[in-house]
Amino acid sequence: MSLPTSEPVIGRPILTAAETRAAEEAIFAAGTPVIDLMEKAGAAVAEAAWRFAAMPPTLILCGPGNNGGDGYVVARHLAERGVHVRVATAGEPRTEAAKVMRARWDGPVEPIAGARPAPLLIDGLFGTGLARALDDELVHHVARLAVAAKLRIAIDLPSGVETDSGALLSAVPHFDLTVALGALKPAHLLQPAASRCGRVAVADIGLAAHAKAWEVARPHLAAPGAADHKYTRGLVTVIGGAMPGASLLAAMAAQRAGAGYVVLTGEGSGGPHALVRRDEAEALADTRTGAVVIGPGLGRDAGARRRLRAALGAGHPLVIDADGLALLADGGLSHLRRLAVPAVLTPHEGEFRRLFGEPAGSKIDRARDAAARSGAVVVLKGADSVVAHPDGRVAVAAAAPAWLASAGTGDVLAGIMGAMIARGLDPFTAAQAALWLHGDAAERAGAGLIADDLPAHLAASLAVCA
Ligand SMILES: NC(=O)C1=CN([C@@H]2O[C@H](COP(=O)(O)OP(=O)(O)OC[C@H]3O[C@@H](n4cnc5c(N)ncnc54)[C@H](OP(=O)(O)O)[C@@H]3O)[C@@H](O)[C@H]2O)[C@@H](O)CC1
Ligand SMILES: Nc1ncnc2c1ncn2[C@@H]1O[C@H](COP(=O)(O)OP(=O)(O)O)[C@@H](O)[C@H]1O
Ligand SMILES: [K+]
Repeated sequence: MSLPTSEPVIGRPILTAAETRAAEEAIFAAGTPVIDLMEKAGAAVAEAAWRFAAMPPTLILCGPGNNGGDGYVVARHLAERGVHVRVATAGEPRTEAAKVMRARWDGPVEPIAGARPAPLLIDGLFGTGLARALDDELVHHVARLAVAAKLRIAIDLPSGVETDSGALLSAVPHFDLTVALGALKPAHLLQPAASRCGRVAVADIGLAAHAKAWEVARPHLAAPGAADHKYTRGLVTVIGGAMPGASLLAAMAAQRAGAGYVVLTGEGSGGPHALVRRDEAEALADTRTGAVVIGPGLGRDAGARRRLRAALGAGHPLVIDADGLALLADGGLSHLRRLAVPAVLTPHEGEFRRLFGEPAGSKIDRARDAAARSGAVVVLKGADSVVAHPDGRVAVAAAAPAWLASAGTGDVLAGIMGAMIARGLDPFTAAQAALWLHGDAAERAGAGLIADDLPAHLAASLAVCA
């Protein structure tokens, strides 16, 4: 019993530096010369800059690699449109394509050390080829010119960010716009780099992406139709425990995220009259259950342990959060691997470390590793949130409002996720839909939000997904 599901919405692809290179190589192998691709990339950035800014006098920083090559192309295109453009360099071009583009630029070029600022700064120093931190003097000049500019645009990536991890290899100013070439890279979505990118536009330069990671996109969630009844919309059971407020938040979020029937077990009172309070054993025995949410406010005592065991054995899809994760960490992952039903784990960094230790690599790598080891969909939360499927697929959510850094918002997310699973979405798709709704509701709730505010905004968030 579930709502009619539509095809999952796949977001924009995310390519690592190596995957981007492989996609470029495929284009070159098919007969397109490097300089043609660079012309396309530079033209696309110039067009994006032209649309974004009113094109005041512009300073373009060009590095020694192909990112610098793109910079010279942007300079030429903007100058042709009548913009006053200067180029400042950090090193002569070293790649063949960048040398060609340098030769095609006949405007002024100066060393970055003596460069005067301009109202618009375009950063073409380094992109996906950045291998190490910028030296201190270069960092100083980039910061000096960025502070003095009114608008800052990065070509492909802000210089100084590591493409695949989103780490800052050296200090990176805040940009207003980043024009990603060909596809998003992890650094456009992973923190702290993502917070330096500003708005991110993807320029289509004809890369055929063989992605294993995608951006979380707005889901398609059909509104209930005449044939629906409360159970087709999904029955979610939230297991209560030591802190009834947290499980109540999850339950109310499940209701407002569109579940037709929400059951809350355990002690406590309050909440909407439409919320059904039931005995736990009876609730878990209900075969109409579409998802069980366990962990928010569960506690960690013997009773909590017993409840978790009962939920794991009940045969319903699970969302395991908070204390549920802490208890799993004590008991090991073996329970999870034996589960015959799908499970979604929603750890924040601390809960993740307790469960999975510190696997190497980026946040994407760590979430992917955890999903493979546990056999569960893992949602690694934070200012950036990554969803990983055991088969290796990954989705990364665009930055949500930092006002979400507030107690109880994770409980709300778990409840929304329960509703998405209960309505019939597969857990990987459900987790993405929940992240999108959570972030959108937070945008609507605005500054100063608390977790209790979020459920009320879900109606408007759902409305734009129908
Ligand atoms: N995606 C696409 O389809 C297309 C991509 N294109 C563009 O190509 C970009 C990638 O170009 P790329 O591979 O040449 O690398 P890039 O980022 O310019 O830097 C490498 C250079 O910097 C140097 N270097 C590195 N770190 C350094 C440091 N800290 N301090 C100083 N030097 C440092 C490094 O030197 P080395 O490490 O060898 O000493 C090398 O010389 C990509 O982001 C996009 O803009 C488009 O043109 C076409 C379509
Ligand atoms: N700085 C931030 N920016 C955006 N979202 C954040 C930020 N910090 C936390 N969040 C989000 O807020 C929620 C917090 O969940 P969690 O850490 O489980 O808190 P709690 O257990 O108190 O509910 C997660 O969805 C997380 O992704
Ligand atoms: K750059």
